[in-house]
Amino acid sequence: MTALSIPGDSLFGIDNLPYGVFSTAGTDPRVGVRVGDHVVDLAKLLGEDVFAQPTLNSFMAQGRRRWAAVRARITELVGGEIAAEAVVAVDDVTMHLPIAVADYVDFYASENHATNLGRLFRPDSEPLMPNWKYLPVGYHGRSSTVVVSGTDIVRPRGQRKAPADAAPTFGPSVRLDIEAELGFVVGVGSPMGSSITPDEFAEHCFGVVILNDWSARDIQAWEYVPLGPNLGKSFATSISPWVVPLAALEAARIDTPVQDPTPLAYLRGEEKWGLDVELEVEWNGQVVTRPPYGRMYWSPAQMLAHTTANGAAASTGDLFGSGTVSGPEQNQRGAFIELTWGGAEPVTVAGERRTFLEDGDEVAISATAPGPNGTRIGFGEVRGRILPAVMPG
Ligand SMILES: O=C(O)/C=C/C(=O)CC(=O)CC(=O)O
Ligand SMILES: [Ca+2]
Ligand SMILES: [Mg+2]
Repeated sequence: MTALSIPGDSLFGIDNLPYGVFSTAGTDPRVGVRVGDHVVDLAKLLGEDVFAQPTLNSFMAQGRRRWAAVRARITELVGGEIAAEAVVAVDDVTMHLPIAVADYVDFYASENHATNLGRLFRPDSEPLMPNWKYLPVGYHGRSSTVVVSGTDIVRPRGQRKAPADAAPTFGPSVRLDIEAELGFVVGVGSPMGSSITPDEFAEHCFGVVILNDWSARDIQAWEYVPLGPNLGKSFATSISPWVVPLAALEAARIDTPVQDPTPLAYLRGEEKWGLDVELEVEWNGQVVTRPPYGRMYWSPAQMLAHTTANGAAASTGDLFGSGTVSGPEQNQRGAFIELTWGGAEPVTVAGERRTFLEDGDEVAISATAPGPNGTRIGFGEVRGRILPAVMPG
C-alpha cells in the first residue's frame, strides 16, 4: 500500500482528478486518473471493467450520477493508502487519445476572433456577419483526424490561390496556423428528434480538453466560399490527453459577456456556463499569447443546445470546439493569423521573426482555471510539431 504525495502547488490536486487513457511499456491502454505527478490505474483501483478499456466512452455513457459517484469514491480512496500496483509515475506513461470521437463540430464563439478574422478574410464587408449575434456559428469537422497531444503534424498540401493569381496551384500550405480552443466532450447524447436545453448541459457534457484546430489559411481562404472550412482544417486537430471533469470547474463558472440582442428562447438558460479558463500558447518554447476563455460570447451550453435544436442526435464522444479563443488585446489572440495580422506584423520567437508555422516548429497550448479555496486546476497541454509536407509521386 502507498499514500500519494501531492505537491501543495500541484495543478492536479484532489479537486481536479482529470481522466485519461494511458499505457506503460508492454501494457494495453486503459483509463487512469491524474493525481499530482501520479497516474492512478482505475481498473486496478476500482476493479471495474469499464476502466480496463482503451477509451473513456463506456464510462462517459454511464451518466452524470455515476460520474459523481466515481469521483467521490476516487477522492475518498486517494486521500488514504491505495495499492502500490495501481500507481504509475506520470513520466513513465504514454498517453493516448482519451475518447473515440463521434461527431466533431467547431464553433466561432469569440467576438474578438470573429471580428479580427472577418477583417482579414473579408476586408470589404462588415467583420461580423448578420447572424453572428443570433446563433453560435459552427462547421462540421473531421472526427477521424482528431489526434492526441504529441502527435506530429505533417504540413498539409492543397489548392491555394492568392488574390493576384489567375488560377490556383497545388502544393504545401505556406500559411499554416494554430487555433487555441477548448473542446467539450459529450458523455450522454440525445436521440434524434429531441433537443438539449442550455440548463441540461451538465447532464450531457462529461468534461473539457484543450484543442488546437490546426488551420492552413491559404487553403481555407480559397475553398471556404460558400460552404465553410473543409480541407484547410480537416488534416489534423489535436487535443490534450486529460479530460477535466465538468464537476472540477465549479469555481471557474462565470457569466458570459452581456448578449445583446437577447438570444432566442431556446438559447437562454438560468445557469452560468462561461468559464474563467486562462490559456497560454508557447511557440518554440516562448509564450506568445495568453487567450482568456472567460471573454467568449457564446457558452458551451448554448453550442450544445444549438446543435440539437433541430432534432439532430448527440452521441457519446461528440466533441465541440469552442472556436479560437481571443481577447481584445494583441497578446490575447489565439491564432497566429491574428497575432501577426495576416503575416504583416511578424512576431519575434526565440530570436527569429515568424508569421506562420515553419517545418520543425513546435506549439504547446496549456490552460488553468480557478479551483476551490484559491487553488488552481490544470488542463495539462496540447503539443504538436510540424513535419515537412509529403509530396506525391
Ligand atoms: O471567418 C472565417 O471565414 C473563418 C474563420 C475561421 O477559421 C474560424 C474557425 O475555425 C472557428 C474558430 O476557431 O473560431
Ligand atoms: Ca477553429
Ligand atoms: Mg482542424
